[in-house]
Amino acid sequence: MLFAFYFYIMNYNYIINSHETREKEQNHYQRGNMALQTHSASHPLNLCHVKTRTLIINRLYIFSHSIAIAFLIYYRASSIRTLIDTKTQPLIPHLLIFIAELTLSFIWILSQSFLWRPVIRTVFPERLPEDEQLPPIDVFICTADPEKEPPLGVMNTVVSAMTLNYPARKLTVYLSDDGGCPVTLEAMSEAWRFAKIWVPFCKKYGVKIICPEAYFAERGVDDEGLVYNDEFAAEKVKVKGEYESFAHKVTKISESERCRSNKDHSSVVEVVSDEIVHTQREMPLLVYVSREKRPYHNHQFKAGSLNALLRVSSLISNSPYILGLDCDMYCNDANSARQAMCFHLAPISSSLAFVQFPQRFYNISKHDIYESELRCTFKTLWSGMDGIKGPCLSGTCYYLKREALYMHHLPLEDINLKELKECFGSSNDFLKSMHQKHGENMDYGKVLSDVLLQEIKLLSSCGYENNTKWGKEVGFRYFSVVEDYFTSFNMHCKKWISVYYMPQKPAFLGSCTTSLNDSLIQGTRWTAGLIEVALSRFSPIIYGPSRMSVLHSFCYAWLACFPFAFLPLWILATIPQLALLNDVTVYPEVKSPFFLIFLYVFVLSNLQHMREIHSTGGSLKVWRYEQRTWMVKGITCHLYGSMYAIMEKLGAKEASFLPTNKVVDDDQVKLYERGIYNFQTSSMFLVPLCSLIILNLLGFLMGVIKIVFERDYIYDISIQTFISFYIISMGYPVLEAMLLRKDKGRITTSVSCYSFVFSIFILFLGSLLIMY
Ligand SMILES: O=c1ccn([C@@H]2O[C@H](COP(=O)(O)OP(=O)(O)O[C@H]3O[C@H](CO)[C@@H](O)[C@H](O)[C@H]3O)[C@@H](O)[C@H]2O)c(=O)[nH]1
Ligand SMILES: [Mn+2]
Repeated sequence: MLFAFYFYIMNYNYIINSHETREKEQNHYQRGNMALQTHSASHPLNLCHVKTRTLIINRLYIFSHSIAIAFLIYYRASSIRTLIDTKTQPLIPHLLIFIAELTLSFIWILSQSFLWRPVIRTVFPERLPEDEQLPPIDVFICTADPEKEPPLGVMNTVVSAMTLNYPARKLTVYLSDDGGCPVTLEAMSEAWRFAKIWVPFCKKYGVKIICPEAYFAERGVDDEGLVYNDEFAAEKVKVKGEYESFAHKVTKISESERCRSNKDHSSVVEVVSDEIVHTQREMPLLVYVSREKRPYHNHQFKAGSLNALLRVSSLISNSPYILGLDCDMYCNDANSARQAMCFHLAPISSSLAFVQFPQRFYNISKHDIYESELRCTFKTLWSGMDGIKGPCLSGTCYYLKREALYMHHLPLEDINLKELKECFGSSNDFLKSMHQKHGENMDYGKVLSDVLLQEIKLLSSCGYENNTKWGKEVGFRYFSVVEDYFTSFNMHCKKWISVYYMPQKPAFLGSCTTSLNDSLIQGTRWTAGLIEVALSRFSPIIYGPSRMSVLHSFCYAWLACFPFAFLPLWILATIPQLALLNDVTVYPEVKSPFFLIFLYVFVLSNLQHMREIHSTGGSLKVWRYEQRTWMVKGITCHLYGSMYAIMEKLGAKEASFLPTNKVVDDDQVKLYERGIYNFQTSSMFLVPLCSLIILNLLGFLMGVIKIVFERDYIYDISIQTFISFYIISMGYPVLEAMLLRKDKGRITTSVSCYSFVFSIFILFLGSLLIMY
């Protein structure tokens, strides 16, 4: 059952290169540049294809499984009724399993909205207007902790963003340093010096990979298609030397003792570029921003830092579009900005808030045991949402319209000054910037005059947002630590739309988590953030439908609610086994017609899931990893994350954002590469996993013994025995790490002992419980 239902939840379908129907973008939104519109009628900047075949298969699947679920619920309800009348068996286990099945069915229903209308998009950047007419872009890069996010990696992201194929004078790169660390600023001057060599080199030869580290490590396509002559070869060697010396300097300064986050300092804003020539700049402007931080002040994590950047940049470049990047996601393809503009400059653009690109990772192992690739999200879910009103913001790799963050319901002209200040804070210059075009107030000759600096200090101070609507109705939202999800939910509620564009060549590449510990900590944070929304007045299922389409609000609701699957997972990993050990049957016997329903659900949903993986280029192995990860995360981080969210609601805990570790640990990477689990993590995560494996092992042995000694049992307990078998086979690595492994990544004897005690505890307590 457990696994069968998993596929209810996870079943999405996606075929990448299917060019079935070609549907032209429907242009409901008639505002915008007339010339561009006439042009785009015959030569659109982008096309949207509905994947008709997938769509038909998906809808047939939804239909048949809905019927199967209805039968299942009927079976449970009627068997519980009979039990109440006859009292032949204890009621509690049946009730609990019914709760599990209902929860999973509910989550399944929500998830089907992603299957409804999958689309895929194409762009034609060659049809874009001249460089002169392209709108300026501000790049926002966030970093928070120089110890967990090595400065060299951050600088590579900075340099790659400066190398985008876009007019240099229309590009301004901002780095927000939430660590407030002088070392980062120093590293940035080095980055600027190196970029002055790197950017012209890439532009001159059309280098395909614009992140220096990646280019010299020769990841992916190398110099394919370049004019590879002696001059280029010589210059490449020279630039490589420059990179090495740059990398050496940055590594050296980041090894110094000053490389620590500082949580108590005033704001620092500096233009790093030395060569600031009027509009003929050859290089993008580079700006360092570290907002004021005080120990007593709630800084609102990443969302807070993005909002500070939003305000600071409004006085410097004030570009209408923003590229958001995490410090661990570099630009891989120089053309992403132009690709994004194919949507932002197309006629649908007046209500288009952002273009989201997938997060892709350069360090995915071919045994991606922790499911770090987020395959389902970026290959299936987001293209499903794209067919409705657009994907969620994903924290990084997006091109966002600045105006969409100001999100005011009235045209700004209609609001009086007092109201504006209540909303956006007291800075007149900031309010002015909202009406101004890019850089109108800016003289590149003396970008940061003293007066301007004074104002920028104010805008990046701790207190600026007090009694304003920042984070509530303006800017990135503070309500949840998954600021990306919640901000785009609000945008979509305000009738903004978004677009998902998945180019063949990865536009951005990042580093993924390579250990169980990192991935569970990250999962716990995400869960806490999502469940916080699910349990609030913003719960998409209530807040959404009146403000957005029902299907779209179901997508958001699923994202907020899927971690609740921890409850059914825990139930299905304990109750059928306890029942088995106590001679209680909770599933239909083999001869019953309902057995076939369970079988149908299990088999078909497996097939559908496999088909989905296959169509996104994955193998059977991926299916196993995804199953296992779903179970492991459900048992651990979805449970803990939900508990944290509830505790926060009750005021027993404060929200926290522990940045994911980006330091490369060679031993750890080696294990990940070989597909071996690294169980070096907190026993808080390990004990539940091990205990459930032990419990299932007991259940399975008992089932086998019963069947061997009394043949007829096979009819009654086959499903229960099978569930245990399935859990053990999926959880085999845990068993192996407890009993057989000797290396660093094994599960220690003490954890195994605790787990054994805990499983005995579950066994006794559970056995008492299920006898009623
Ligand atoms: O107080 C903070 C904490 C984090 N960050 C930055 O936020 C980014 C994302 O943090 P990371 O630790 O890498 O978290 P992940 O879990 O990997 O990030 C995913 O989930 C986040 C929401 O939880 C999104 O914001 C991210 O874009 C998305 O990639 C990094 O650049 C950090 O430097 C800050 O600027 N300030
Ligand atoms: Mn990250």
